Amino acid sequence: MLKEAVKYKLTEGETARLVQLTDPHLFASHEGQLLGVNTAHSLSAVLNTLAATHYPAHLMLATGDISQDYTPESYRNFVEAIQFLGLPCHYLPGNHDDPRVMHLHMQGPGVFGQQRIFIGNWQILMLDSTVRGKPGGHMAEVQFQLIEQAIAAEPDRHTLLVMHHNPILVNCAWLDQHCMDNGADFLARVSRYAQVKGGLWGHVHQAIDEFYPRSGEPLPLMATPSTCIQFKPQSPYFALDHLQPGYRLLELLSDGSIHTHVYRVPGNRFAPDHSSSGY
Ligand SMILES: Nc1ncnc2c1ncn2[C@@H]1O[C@@H]2COP(=O)(O)O[C@H]2[C@H]1O
Ligand SMILES: [Fe+2]
Repeated sequence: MLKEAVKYKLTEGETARLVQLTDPHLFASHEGQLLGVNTAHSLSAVLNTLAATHYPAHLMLATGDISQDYTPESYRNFVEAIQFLGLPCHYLPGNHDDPRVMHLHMQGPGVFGQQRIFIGNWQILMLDSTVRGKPGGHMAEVQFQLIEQAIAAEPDRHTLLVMHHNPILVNCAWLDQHCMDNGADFLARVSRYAQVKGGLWGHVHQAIDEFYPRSGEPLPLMATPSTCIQFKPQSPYFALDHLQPGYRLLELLSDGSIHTHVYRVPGNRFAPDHSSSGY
């Protein structure tokens, strides 16, 4: 069933400006650490870096793994942390989230768990790629139906598909075992729709900007650094990167193109424990 969209009106031809935050892995305690990084502090540093730019975003997308301990407080901490930005926030679940606790506690003015967003002449679909109890993902048939129905209902809108799991492999064997297991099928199916103009996700704790080849314009595929620890790209075994926490800005142009860039916290305040072998 297609749910009502949250609607943002833009002036004719205006670009939609989005911020993506992903994988904050927060705890109930503000002292909580993931592999030596205080995740509340790193999120706060990311938010301050963003705020310092005075970027006039219309909304924020939070693409899962909000929590590391599944607690109500971890979700409330996220809502409280982003409040000062004054941006509406649309979220979807990651493998480290409890969808029920998330739904109950990701609450606040302008916080939305709905699947559809209309902004200008774009439609953004917030998809659920999670599989209960598993770190890896799967795009379920109901999600394909949602995509197909949403496009059929709004054929003149450019469409951005947003999810937690990566539909492409990232060449990190340890991490690729937790990818979207039907990612190739997902991309083959959705790329047939000319309306689909981009795919965006979290989960891989690293920046990726690639294109999926198709007839017509190639399809932009984007992954975004976590607001806490970073995984080392192209590593067959579990390894952390020295890069700092970050976020992504996306500009959705009215012609269907996307301008995007990843930004990170300046300096090197956030140093994870490089000897750790996982979590
Ligand atoms: N050493 C490891 N080997 C395999 N998987 C891991 C390891 N450490 C953590 N993971 C899981 O892999 C996931 C990848 O990113 P997540 O933030 O979803 O959380 C991670 C853990 O659930
Ligand atoms: Fe994560």
